[in-house]
Amino acid sequence: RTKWLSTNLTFRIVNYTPDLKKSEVDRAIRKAFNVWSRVTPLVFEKLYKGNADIMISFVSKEHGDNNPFDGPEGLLAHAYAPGKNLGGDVHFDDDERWTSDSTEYNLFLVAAHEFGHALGLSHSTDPGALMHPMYSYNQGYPLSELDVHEIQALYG
Ligand SMILES: CC(C)C[C@H](C(=O)NO)C(=O)N[C@@H](CC(N)=O)C(=O)NCc1cccc(N)c1
Ligand SMILES: [Zn+2]
Repeated sequence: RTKWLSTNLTFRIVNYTPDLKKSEVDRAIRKAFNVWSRVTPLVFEKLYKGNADIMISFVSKEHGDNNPFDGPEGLLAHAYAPGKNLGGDVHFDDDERWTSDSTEYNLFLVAAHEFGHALGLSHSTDPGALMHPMYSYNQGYPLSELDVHEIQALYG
């Protein structure tokens, strides 16, 4: 498993989706990082320019990494495992409708899932896990005990 060697990680929101106010995107992203920092020693620092460990962008179809998105539905987002350059980066499919409520698709929830990948987690079969492959909206705390166990196995 690859993991980050530092516990102080940087992120940058490179561009924004037109579906939400900037402040709503900022809040969803910060909340999604907090899900993971609450159960690990990881600290996430926001950069406004330059190259961050975790570069976050909203893109559609072919966007330069040979993993094109597919229009509405289907693929929602993808993230690269820890590493230099593309490693750790998170791409959201901007052909989806990003929301801050229970309608599809809640940006906070998808971001929390993607950040799990960006930290080195893969999918889990537990249907209650945040790292389960399929999106399912739930109120409240998104991490299952399995998610916590997996991330703490990596970052203690
Ligand atoms: C093979 C992967 C690139 C699929 C991709 C994914 O897992 N990204 O992390 C993805 O968009 N998966 C969809 C399901 C699908 N259409 O394959 C998804 O809902 N993933 C995001 C997600 C969000 C929140 C919670 C969960 N469990 C999953
Ligand atoms: Zn996934």
